[in-house]
Amino acid sequence: MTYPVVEKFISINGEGQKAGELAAFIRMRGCNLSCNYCDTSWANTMDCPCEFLSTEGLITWLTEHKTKNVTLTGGEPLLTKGIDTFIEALGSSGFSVEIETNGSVALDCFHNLLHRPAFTMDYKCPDSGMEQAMCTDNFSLLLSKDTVKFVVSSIADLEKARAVCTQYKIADHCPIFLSPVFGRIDPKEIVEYMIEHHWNEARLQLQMHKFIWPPEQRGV
Ligand SMILES: C[S@@+](CC[C@H](N)C(=O)[O-])C[C@H]1O[C@@H](n2cnc3c(N)ncnc32)[C@H](O)[C@@H]1O
Ligand SMILES: Nc1nc2[nH]cc(C(=O)O)c2c(=O)[nH]1
Ligand code: SF4
Ligand SMILES: [Mg+2]
Repeated sequence: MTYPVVEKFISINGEGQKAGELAAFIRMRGCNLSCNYCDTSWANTMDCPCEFLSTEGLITWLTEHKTKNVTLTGGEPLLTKGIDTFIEALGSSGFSVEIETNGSVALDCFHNLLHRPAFTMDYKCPDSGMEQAMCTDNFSLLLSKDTVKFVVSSIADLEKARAVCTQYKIADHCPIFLSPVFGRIDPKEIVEYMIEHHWNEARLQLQMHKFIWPPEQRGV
């Protein structure tokens, strides 16, 4: 089995519960959504150049780099054919696996894996244009190592995020992260909103890598 990898690199994780820790990133080609803010739209089309890499080849690369954390991202990594087998192979080799997923893919078939990964699952807010694709049945499967992330463009997105958290009791399952669409909303507005609504369960997160490197830079 091989997988369509558009880039792989070692960096600090700029997002999620392991932000600031070293991680290896494997970005898979292709996505079923088209969020209007997507910072990896170049990776989302099926004609994007990629390398077809095997489980063995990727594990050799990870081992050479002495990584512990592995983040599978994309595109939408959970749409990659055979990704469940790859997740099991990474888990049984001792890697700590995190999946960045867009909230549209049903997690039930991944939830029961022997080496269940940590999911950082977006709920696509109204301003993304993709909210209609959300699979809200996923919320009941989430564990404390998972995260629900709302990438917000506006106060209206924050209002929707808060309503979704209340409706699905997300804080009873896992942490809630709020992240600004880069350059589209001042993070101060998010903090002010959190203060105004006493939103103690939510956590603001800025994409750290976009402050360390030029925001458009790939491979970091
Ligand atoms: C590029 S996506 C790939 C994984 C998956 N397709 C998803 O949407 O979660 C990784 C993360 O980057 C976030 N993201 C993409 N573009 C962004 C932007 N312009 N500003 C902030 N976050 C962004 C997404 O919302 C998602 O949480
Ligand atoms: N440094 C760094 N951290 C990240 N965390 C999630 C990323 C992603 O694109 O999914 C990402 C990324 O692209 N770079
Ligand atoms: S789901 Fe993820 S990769 Fe796909 S368009 Fe949205 S942000 Fe980009
Ligand atoms: Mg990114």
